[in-house]
Amino acid sequence: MQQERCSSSDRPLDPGCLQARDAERSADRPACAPVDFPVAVVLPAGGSGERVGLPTPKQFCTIFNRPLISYTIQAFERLPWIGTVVVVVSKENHDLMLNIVQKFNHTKVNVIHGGTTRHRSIFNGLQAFCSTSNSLTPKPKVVIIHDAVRPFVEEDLLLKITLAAKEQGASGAIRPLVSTIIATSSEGYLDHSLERAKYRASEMPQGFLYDIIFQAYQRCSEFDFEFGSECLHLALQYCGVNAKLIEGPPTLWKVTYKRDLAAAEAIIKETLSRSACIIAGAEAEAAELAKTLQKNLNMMETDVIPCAKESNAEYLSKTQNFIHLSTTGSNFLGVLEMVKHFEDTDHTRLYPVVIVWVQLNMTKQSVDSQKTDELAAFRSLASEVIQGNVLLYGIQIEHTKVIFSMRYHYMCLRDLKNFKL
Ligand SMILES: Nc1ccn([C@@H]2O[C@H](COP(=O)(O)OP(=O)(O)OP(=O)(O)O)[C@@H](O)[C@H]2O)c(=O)n1
Ligand SMILES: O=C(CO)[C@H](O)[C@H](O)COP(=O)(O)O
Repeated sequence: MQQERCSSSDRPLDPGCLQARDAERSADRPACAPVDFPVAVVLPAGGSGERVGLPTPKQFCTIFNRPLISYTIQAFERLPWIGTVVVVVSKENHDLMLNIVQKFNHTKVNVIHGGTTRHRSIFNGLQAFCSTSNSLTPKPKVVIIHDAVRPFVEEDLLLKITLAAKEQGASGAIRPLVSTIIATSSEGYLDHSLERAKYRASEMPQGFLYDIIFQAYQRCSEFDFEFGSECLHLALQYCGVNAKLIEGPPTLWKVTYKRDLAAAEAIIKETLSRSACIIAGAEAEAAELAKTLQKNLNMMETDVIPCAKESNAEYLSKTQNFIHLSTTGSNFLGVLEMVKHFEDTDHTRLYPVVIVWVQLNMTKQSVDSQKTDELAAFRSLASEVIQGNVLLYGIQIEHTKVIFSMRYHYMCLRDLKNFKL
């Protein structure tokens, strides 16, 4: 995959997939001043998604059983330096939003009613911080505004936006333009075109000193509220603050059309497919099998560990995909141990965990009754744990022949089909 160009670029390259996860990138992250002041977020989510054209507003459309808005909330909620996340929804979606908050255990969210336009919704969100009696929404130093329908926002950029907002009063993410901007005459002819290299697309997130953006909204006109689309412009026009602009990654784009929902799903799949952890146990055959598997899963980053115990928690936390191998014995207890580990952590909160239990039968014995019982127990466990976002699959291999395969998880282990013994 091509690398993102440096910030001086005026042409966007392949949007690619989501950047490596925060945890994996922390080593390369540039040293940044700590955020030692209160930061809050306003997520406008009060629109109807007319351009998507579905009965459900796009922010509530689900990807892998999780509404888009929940992905966006989680992108902020997971950061310890972010306080309250104010989510602005229309009155009719208030209960739906509260259900999402409860179901996905969002702990920093405060739900506020929106207005008839995006600017009105954002202003309503900002006003939530004015009430001194509301301890849920203490007034922040910096407020980040981010569309609820831009789910892929990373900590690096949020840090840069936040620190620049504190220094400068306002900051916003930008991207190179894809198309050239032209002005048309009222008769529908080309009037003039802009030099593309001089312009940028304004994206989200944007950050502001709270007092600046609040004042800008208090001063702005009805025309701004009705037709405006740029918060940075309000800060400039009504408070004289020139925003610091920061180039963001291509994944910042806004879900606007139906095809964007499919693209968001593909990005999530692609990201989740890139790593796996193989639990090989102590048996020599399983270790051999793990090596073969690791070689054949060469498109993925793989770790091999002996067991899913506490001591290996670091490996378990790095991925969502697990291949549990067993050869001489069935090691069903090992699988139970893993399931328990994921029940006890919040690893499955954002994305599902996939566990593929591969049993290699080297004994030439046919499937006996104990194994049949175990298979029934496994099936029942698989249908139980799916509620907790754990997808459990089983493959039993006798010698070199696959005799049954309970289910195959196409999403995360697409290279398993290349697996050869
Ligand atoms: N009255 C409104 C309108 C929009 N938004 C929010 O602003 C963000 C960006 O707006 P947009 O992509 O235009 O969303 P919609 O207005 O829902 O879409 P459309 O214009 O296609 O109807 C979305 O998260 C949307 O929910 C909002 O909070 N209140
Ligand atoms: O990019 C943005 C701010 O710079 C906004 O997301 C964008 O302006 C929203 O506008 P609309 O609701 O009309 O799509």
